[in-house]
Amino acid sequence: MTMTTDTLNETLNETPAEQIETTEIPVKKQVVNDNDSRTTQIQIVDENKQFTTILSDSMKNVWKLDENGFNFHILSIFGSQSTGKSTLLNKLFNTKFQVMNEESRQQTTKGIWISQAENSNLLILDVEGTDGRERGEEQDFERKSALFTLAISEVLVINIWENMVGLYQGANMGLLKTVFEVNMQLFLQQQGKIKTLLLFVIRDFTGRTPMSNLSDVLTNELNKMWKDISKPEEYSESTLSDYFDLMFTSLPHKIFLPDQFEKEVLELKERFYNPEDSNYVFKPNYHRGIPADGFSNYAESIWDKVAYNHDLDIPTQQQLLAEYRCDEIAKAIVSEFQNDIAKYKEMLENGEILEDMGKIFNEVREKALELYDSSAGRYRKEVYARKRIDFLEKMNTYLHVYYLLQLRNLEKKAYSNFKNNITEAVKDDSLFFVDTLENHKSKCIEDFKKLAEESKLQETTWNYTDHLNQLIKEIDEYGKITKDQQLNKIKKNVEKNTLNLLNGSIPIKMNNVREHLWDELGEDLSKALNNSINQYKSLIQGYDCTDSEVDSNVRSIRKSGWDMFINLIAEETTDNIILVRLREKFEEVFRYDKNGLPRIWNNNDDIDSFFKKAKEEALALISLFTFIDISEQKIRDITGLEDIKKQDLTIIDGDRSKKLLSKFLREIELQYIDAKRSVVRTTSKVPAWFILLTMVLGYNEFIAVIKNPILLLVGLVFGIVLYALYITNLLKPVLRVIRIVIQDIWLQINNFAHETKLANNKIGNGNASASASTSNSADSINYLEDDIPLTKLNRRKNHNSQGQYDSNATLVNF
Ligand SMILES: Nc1nc2c(ncn2[C@@H]2O[C@H](COP(=O)(O)OP(=O)(O)OP(=O)(O)O)[C@@H](O)[C@H]2O)c(=O)[nH]1
Repeated sequence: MTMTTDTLNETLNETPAEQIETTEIPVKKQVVNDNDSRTTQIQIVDENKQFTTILSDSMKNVWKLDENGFNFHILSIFGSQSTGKSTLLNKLFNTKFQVMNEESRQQTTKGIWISQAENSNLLILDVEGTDGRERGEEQDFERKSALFTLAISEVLVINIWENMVGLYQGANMGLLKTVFEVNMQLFLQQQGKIKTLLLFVIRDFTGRTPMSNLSDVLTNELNKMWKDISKPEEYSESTLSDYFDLMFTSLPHKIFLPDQFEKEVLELKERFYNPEDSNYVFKPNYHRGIPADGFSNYAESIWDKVAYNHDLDIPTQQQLLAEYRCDEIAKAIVSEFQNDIAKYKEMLENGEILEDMGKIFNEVREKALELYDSSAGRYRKEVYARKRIDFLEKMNTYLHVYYLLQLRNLEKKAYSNFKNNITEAVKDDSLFFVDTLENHKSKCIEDFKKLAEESKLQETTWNYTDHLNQLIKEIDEYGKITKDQQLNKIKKNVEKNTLNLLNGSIPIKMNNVREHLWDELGEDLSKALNNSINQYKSLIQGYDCTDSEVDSNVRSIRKSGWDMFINLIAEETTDNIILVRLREKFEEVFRYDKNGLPRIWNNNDDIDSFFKKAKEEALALISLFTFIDISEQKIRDITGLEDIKKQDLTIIDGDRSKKLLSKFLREIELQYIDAKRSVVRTTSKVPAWFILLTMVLGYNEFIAVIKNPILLLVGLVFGIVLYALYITNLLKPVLRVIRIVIQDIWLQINNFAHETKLANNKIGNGNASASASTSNSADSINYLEDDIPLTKLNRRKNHNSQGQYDSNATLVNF
């Protein structure tokens, strides 16, 4: 078996004896619930060298020492077989180790047994006797049990009979030599730090040889033996007392002096139970530095190494134990810690904000660390400290998930607050948008930062930069969207304003046609746009718009204003409206006189001249609606639109003009015919002489009618019908119908005659002109088709003469 000097030193330095707190528990105050089970012996190593039990369960549930830390002690007893070891232990500690039957004298204790001393924090190991009678000359178990026991025990009780003192084998000197050698392996460098107490109990002490002599003999023998054992060069000068304390006591013969025996056992008991006793055996520097909760693992792993003859490297064992136990402790605490924080996870996942997260989590973590420190802190400092970092890291990692959820929720909340605030703020039209935005942004970020900072766990490198940046990004995007929406809203309102202004002027002015109509309309458009643009500029003051943004929107306002203007003009120049206006204009001249009274045509009136004048004026009106008569340059100046072309100003194109004109001409043609007929009507009065002549000449016919009942009856019926028509005011319409029918028949006849004449002329002359016809009605209609009022229509040409328009006036086609 080997052990490096460094590692052993390290082990010993890790747990200096003076640092081990072994607060003693007063025996009488100890509460024992189940005395029997606690003092029942358990075999931990059987005769086949197998470790047979799981001590952790007993430590925790039977002996209740698991949470004692360093406050527990281990004592082992060595000695020859059947020398009353078990008897002594049972007397001292009220244990129930098996005692040999007096008659058989057979070995009773096989392997290693353990039990708790009654009402105490002491664990007692009863080790198989060493005489080798049962195991023959085999010393292997003896050596292994010595190695194991020495590794874990603070006190070794060496049980010898008085008469064996001085006898090498009988006084267990062979065993002690083994112990010393094993000690050199285990605790080579512990010199003065961790010691073991060898308590010699000299049994059947008679007093013939004084106790002091016996102890001197034993001490001398032990020192001599120490000198003789092989030691590393550098420890050749070490003494027994560097590693062992010796204590000697005696007990009288149990059989012969039972009372004395009992009395001295009671006295001896004090050394184990009473820390105040001057001979109290469990001194701090005997403690092996293994905490109670790690004892079972440690003992098991030591035996494992010993049993299979592996090098027993105590530092490594302690290191492994520390690693194992620190992990176990951390695991248990982390599990509890997770339970503690689980409730917050649901809250956070549901989007809630944990206001006191930082405080709560720091406390939870602190509590877990305290638990870890109090348990794991008893193990090797280096391992404890390293594992503590892992443990802390693990908790931090768990909590970081919560922190990220918290940040997510904080970010959402802050963003939502910001949005609500901005939505509320923009309701005020007069707000200074950019400033308001910045104020709310700053507040929102400050709120986020404050809680994000407070939610942090101390001593971590957690940060919220990503979430903060994301929040800022979202805020900025929302700000930009809101700004655009607001500007759009302002633009829309301003455009509405333009529309209202144009609506207030265009229809009225288009209804009241006059000479400078287009100039006035151009002026109105200009005023409306300027008004809207000024309004726009004043409303966007708080929006920190760039010049190009303003320019672009102003352009857009101008463009939409122009579109509205065009649309309104289009609405006011539909076919029906234009026809109504033309008819009104025509009738104004043709049907009404200067005083606005309806004209009654008579034979002397020059209907044709009136008709011609009225038609010319009406057609002059249509030219007014043919195109927007504002110069392109002026429109460019007003609207800022550079791409205004002549065709953009056209209202009525050539095709539409033709259709309109054709409709209009059909309408006025009827008025012309009406006028002509009314002349015929007013001039066809019957002369008086004709009536007188008719009465004279018709007298006979009148008498004949009177006398003839049939004719009289027909005459009467005719008279009654006429009277009835007169009474019901239907006479005039009936007469009118009759008259029209007659006139139409008359016109048909005339047309027929005219066409016949033309046909004859074509046949006769070949080149004869149709215009040679002199028929009244037909002439009038031809006049309508051929005589275009060029004077008025050429108004565009006047423009052309000013260099503004070309000569392709649409109405030239008329
Ligand atoms: N002479 C004498 N006999 C004792 C004393 N104490 C116990 N015995 C007797 O010694 C015998 C052996 O006792 P155990 O206590 O079983 O001895 P042991 O050393 O534990 O025996 P193993 O475990 O088998 O090694 C028993 O018969 C006891 O009665 C004592 O103080 N003096």
